[in-house]
Amino acid sequence: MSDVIDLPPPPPLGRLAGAREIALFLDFDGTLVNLAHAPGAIDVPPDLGPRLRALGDRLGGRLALVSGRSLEDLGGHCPIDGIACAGSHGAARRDAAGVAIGDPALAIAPGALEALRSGARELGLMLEAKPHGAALHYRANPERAALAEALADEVAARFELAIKPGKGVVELTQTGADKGGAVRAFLALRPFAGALPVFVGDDVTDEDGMIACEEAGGFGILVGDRAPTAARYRLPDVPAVYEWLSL
Ligand SMILES: O=P(O)(O)OC[C@H]1O[C@H](O[C@H]2O[C@H](CO)[C@@H](O)[C@H](O)[C@H]2O)[C@H](O)[C@@H](O)[C@@H]1O
Repeated sequence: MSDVIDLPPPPPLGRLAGAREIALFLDFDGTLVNLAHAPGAIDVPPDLGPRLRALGDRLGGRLALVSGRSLEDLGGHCPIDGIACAGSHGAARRDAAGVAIGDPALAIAPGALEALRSGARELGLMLEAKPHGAALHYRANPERAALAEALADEVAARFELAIKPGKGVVELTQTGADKGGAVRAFLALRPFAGALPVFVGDDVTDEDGMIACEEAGGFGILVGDRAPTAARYRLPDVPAVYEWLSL
């Protein structure tokens, strides 16, 4: 784990890709789009989908989005046809042709969702019900973070769910899926297999993806200034990501 203050900028992507094949894994919120006050309020460049597809083509198809959002939600914000994607924190995966990889992601129990819904109402938190989990948002009320975490802990213990902390949010999912698993699943397949894996992300859940890349001989790039991190390099913000990607 590194102190982000010491992290240098990554080598230029063109130089990396010129030296050997790169497999690029990109987080979405906080990496390709700035964070906003609510999940639906993000400002996505209208041509982001085609630009990502063009980048994927330049990388020989070795580009995947790896998001905490569901694939459906992600596709609603940015056309993802022709791009490999993992959604729901890595639990739902498909290749660039849209073919599912691995087992389908599972929803959480209706009782868990109901407990979160009534707890969120009582505590004044925003609940984002997702196809494969639920998120308790406290960005609008940061002083309620501990309440959100306590509610998530209680429901996770009762229904044997996993907790995914994030920026202004704590999420519950089925156990066993994370962004590292998604990276490993892609790296087992063509065209990703054998390439140098690089994960770019800003949030805690991206650390699993960065660690999976390190284990496969690659590295992570942190966006922003969160610590501690497994990343080897750092980019300061979303515009710097676009510049590094030449998007
Ligand atoms: O893995 P990601 O692609 O980064 O997705 C993580 C979560 O992103 C969304 O929440 C975050 O972004 C919101 C919009 O900017 C913001 O309001 C919230 O505070 C952030 O935590 C999304 O709502 C979640 O479902 C994703 O899991």
